[in-house]
Amino acid sequence: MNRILVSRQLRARAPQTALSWFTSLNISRSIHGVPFATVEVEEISGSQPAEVLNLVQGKWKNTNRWNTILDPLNGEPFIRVCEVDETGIQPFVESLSKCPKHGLHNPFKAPERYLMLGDISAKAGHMLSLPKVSDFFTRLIQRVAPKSYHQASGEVYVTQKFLENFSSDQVRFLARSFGVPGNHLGQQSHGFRWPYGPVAIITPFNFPLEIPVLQLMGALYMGNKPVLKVDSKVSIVMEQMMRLLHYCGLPTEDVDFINSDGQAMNKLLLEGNPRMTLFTGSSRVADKLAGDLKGRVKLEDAGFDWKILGPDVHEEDYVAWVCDQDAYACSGQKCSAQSMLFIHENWSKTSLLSKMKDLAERRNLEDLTIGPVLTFTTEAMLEHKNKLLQIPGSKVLFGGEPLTNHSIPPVYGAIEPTAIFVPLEEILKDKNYELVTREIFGPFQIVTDYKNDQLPLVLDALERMHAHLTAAVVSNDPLFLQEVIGNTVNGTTYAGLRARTTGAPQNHWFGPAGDPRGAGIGTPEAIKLVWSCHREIIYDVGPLPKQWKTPPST
Ligand SMILES: N[C@@H](CCC=O)C(=O)O
Repeated sequence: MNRILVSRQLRARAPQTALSWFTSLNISRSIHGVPFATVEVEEISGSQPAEVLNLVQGKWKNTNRWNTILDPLNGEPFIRVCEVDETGIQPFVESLSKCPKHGLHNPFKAPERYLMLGDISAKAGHMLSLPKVSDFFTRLIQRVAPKSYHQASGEVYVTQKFLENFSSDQVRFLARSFGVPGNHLGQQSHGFRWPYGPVAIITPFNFPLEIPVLQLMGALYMGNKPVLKVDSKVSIVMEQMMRLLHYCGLPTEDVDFINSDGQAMNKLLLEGNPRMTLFTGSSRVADKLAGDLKGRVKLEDAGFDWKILGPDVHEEDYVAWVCDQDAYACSGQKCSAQSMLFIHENWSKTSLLSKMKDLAERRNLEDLTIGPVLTFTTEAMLEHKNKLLQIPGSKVLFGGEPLTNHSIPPVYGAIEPTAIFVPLEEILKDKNYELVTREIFGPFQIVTDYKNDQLPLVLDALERMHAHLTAAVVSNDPLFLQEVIGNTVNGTTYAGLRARTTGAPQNHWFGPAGDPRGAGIGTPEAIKLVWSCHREIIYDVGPLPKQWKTPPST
């Protein structure tokens, strides 16, 4: 009933142009089915594998090279991804080269595309708000990047809200320019946001929908033509989302979608010469790309994200719960996951650690509140634990054992939510620092404590880190907050009693700081910074002063 009411209201309010889309959308299908989808989420299995295609120059294409993806929960070969190898990149190179440096649109060219993309975003946001569609993507995400329903649907929700944010005129407002009066009559300078033209986007496995959609749409909004590559393990989600975007009116030629290994992609980047490449993923690959592409990159790379509990102790249950979510939701596979926790001595009188242990032990495979780790094997994580335990004074606070009673294939990892205590003085020793601050992309965190007069040591530990993505300063003491914030750099830092490291929504900047190559995601500022550059047009149209004569040379 409600949905019918909503659709009636939407019809009543929709302006004429949008009305045709709402009318053409088969309302009953949009409620009872998923009209753009080519897969049935629950049916994907070893006996009925799903197939993922590539999109180039407006056409969905397959190749004869299939990469078989194993179901992370039972090891069945359940998805076949059609991958382009080094010999197959030519159509993608050609497609990129069709887009000039000044882009598909800019403030002086095809401005109606800003409006078109606003309309597409409105429609796509509306589609994701339909329970059937949101449930479709949530369950599809769960199949390939196992996380709880709540976590997966959060990703869909952030994507929906982002699309809604950039509906209607909001895309053209991104390209807002400014003017400054000149020195004489007829002169004025104007600053514009200019596209890069052909661009590339490479995104990881952990947020199969949120990261690629937010970056892809940002790239399009500013006038670029992107080629998008998502980690093949999860690219089925974005393949389906591309179909949704086409359904909502995105011209099929506007984005190319490629599945390939790193080598073929590298070749495409070198030959296709995108003017900018956005990479989200490991620091190792990020640094290689920065070199190969001569710096024409923006990066959201690793984060060894930290949280400091300050001297003021309150809301112990809440703080314990946020620690548990930050360290172990999505099995710790968020770039924002809490990797290190510094606890002020005042918390030692509380039962914070035992509460964190209880919360960690509630997690289970059944509802995917803990699940497979896609980039570290169980052995690799246990080996890391054992190395840490050789440091004097270190100990397992909880976890540290492999998960049991499961059929997660051995190529993936499966361990309990784990916390290892390492004394602060030991962390700071040169021989230990690198080991302790190694990012384990799994349910694994380091815990330490500090005395009131040891804050400078904590700040020293933070200064020595090499990636500065998220951070949390859990305190309502303004002087403490000032001290920590003033002496650190993390790009997305939460401050206050409710501070967290994860769960960045679409309404605030998310990205690293302290690196000129750092990218952002989500907000208008992030989109403008990553996906456009500044261009200044200085109008100088005269007239010349009446008595003007050629002056002496200078
Ligand atoms: N919303 C996610 C970040 C997405 C990454 O770019 C988080 O907060 O972990």
